[in-house]
Amino acid sequence: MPKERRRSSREVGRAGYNLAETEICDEVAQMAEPGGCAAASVKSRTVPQVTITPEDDEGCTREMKQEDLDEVNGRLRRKLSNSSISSTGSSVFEESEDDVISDSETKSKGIVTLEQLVDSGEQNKSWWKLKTLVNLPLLASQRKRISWVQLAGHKGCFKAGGEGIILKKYSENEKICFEHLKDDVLSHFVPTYHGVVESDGEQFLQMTDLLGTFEGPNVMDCKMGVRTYLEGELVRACERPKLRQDLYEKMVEVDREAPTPEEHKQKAVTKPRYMQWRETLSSTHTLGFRIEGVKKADGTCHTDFKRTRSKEQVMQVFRDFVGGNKNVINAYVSKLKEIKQTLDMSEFFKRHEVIGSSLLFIHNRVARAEVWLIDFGKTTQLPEGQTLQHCVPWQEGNREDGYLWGLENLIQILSSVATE
Ligand SMILES: Nc1ncnc2c1ncn2[C@@H]1O[C@H](COP(=O)(O)OP(=O)(O)OP(=O)(O)O)[C@@H](O)[C@H]1O
Ligand SMILES: O=P(O)(O)O[C@@H]1[C@H](O)[C@H](O)[C@@H](OP(=O)(O)O)[C@H](OP(=O)(O)O)[C@H]1O
Repeated sequence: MPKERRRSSREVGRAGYNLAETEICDEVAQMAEPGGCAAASVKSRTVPQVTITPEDDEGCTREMKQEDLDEVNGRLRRKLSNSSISSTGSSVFEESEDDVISDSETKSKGIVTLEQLVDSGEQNKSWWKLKTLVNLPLLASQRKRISWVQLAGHKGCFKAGGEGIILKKYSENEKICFEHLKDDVLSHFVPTYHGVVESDGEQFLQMTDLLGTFEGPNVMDCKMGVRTYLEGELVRACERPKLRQDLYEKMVEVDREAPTPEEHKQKAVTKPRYMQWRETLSSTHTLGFRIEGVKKADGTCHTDFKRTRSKEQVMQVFRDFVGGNKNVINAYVSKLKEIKQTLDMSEFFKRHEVIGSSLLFIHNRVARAEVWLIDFGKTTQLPEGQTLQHCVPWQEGNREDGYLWGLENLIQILSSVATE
């Protein structure tokens, strides 16, 4: 991100945004260990909230015009396919990233139907017999459809590939991350990448289906970090504010009182504003991670954890997820500690800002438990020579993501559940 072009969100506030600062330091302070990484992050975080108000044309605000709404009410596009890495190693996300719409129908609610990419008699192969599929594959107009567990993201972004392979819609950024991760110590905790495949004029990234060798798995997605949007998204919200009606609607669905009077009048909010609200409502700010979805072996699936915020609430979700099985929770704690040790050694981790990435927890009834790092769509390399600590507070410009801090909190919380 070229620095000279950017204005901080504080400057943005002066230029016409209403800037409300939210101090985050409640449960966090209690959780921090003196001298540890967490201790460094106890300082309160101030998070700018952006509200577009109809002011003069000179600042970066402007009245919402029909064209704004037309822009966001367009077709749903895969937002990150237009992203690229600049020569400085920073991420450059093109306009479409902010412009896509998402609504409750396009967002995955857990169990999705996947189309198989190629119809090549795969039904006879062992993969098709695996019981990880909630239903057995159905034959529909030559192409098989299968049920799969997708706890986050948009529907339609995944397809079934060959045996044990899942396909995700192409993103240049994610592809580059997968390529770098192949040679990093973290590769043991990342689904194996099998290159790009093209079908029906669309490109996909092929990766190992992490559920492929499980029978009736329990699955949980935890989105890591204290921030779920890129700094560039804040900057763009200033330079070219895009008002999103769909995000306003998602906001009022959860809390009618959440939008400001101006936002109610506009019936729209910007994406960073929505993302920041989601972060403070959930545990992203207070704990450095949030639960996105849970699917249990009994077939039940929950993806509404928007208000799961406190340590006790998170503990309750984990208790329920492991069904009181201490072996499972202990196995998860060990895995998370292994991941932390590996992150400490990882060159990739040092040199990347990891935003919107998740830890995928998977276990079965015999306490086989795994944790994987997934979703690198918004993970971006830092300019040459720059590294991150991942456990110090984010201030606009430092690109810190709070990933390690969140992981430490997660380990503490799971350890508490284990010793109950
Ligand atoms: N390799 C994999 N094996 C098994 N399940 C996976 C795999 N990758 C992703 N998933 C499932 O798909 C869901 C969405 O994945 P992912 O986060 O990569 O998608 P996304 O569209 O980039 O999401 P978002 O829009 O939140 O960034 C995960 O929550 C998980 O349930
Ligand atoms: O979980 P929610 O409340 O449904 O909100 C979505 C969530 O924050 C996603 O992470 C985000 O996609 P990215 O992380 O890829 O930006 C998406 O943005 P989008 O609507 O622009 O796709 C949001 O709508």
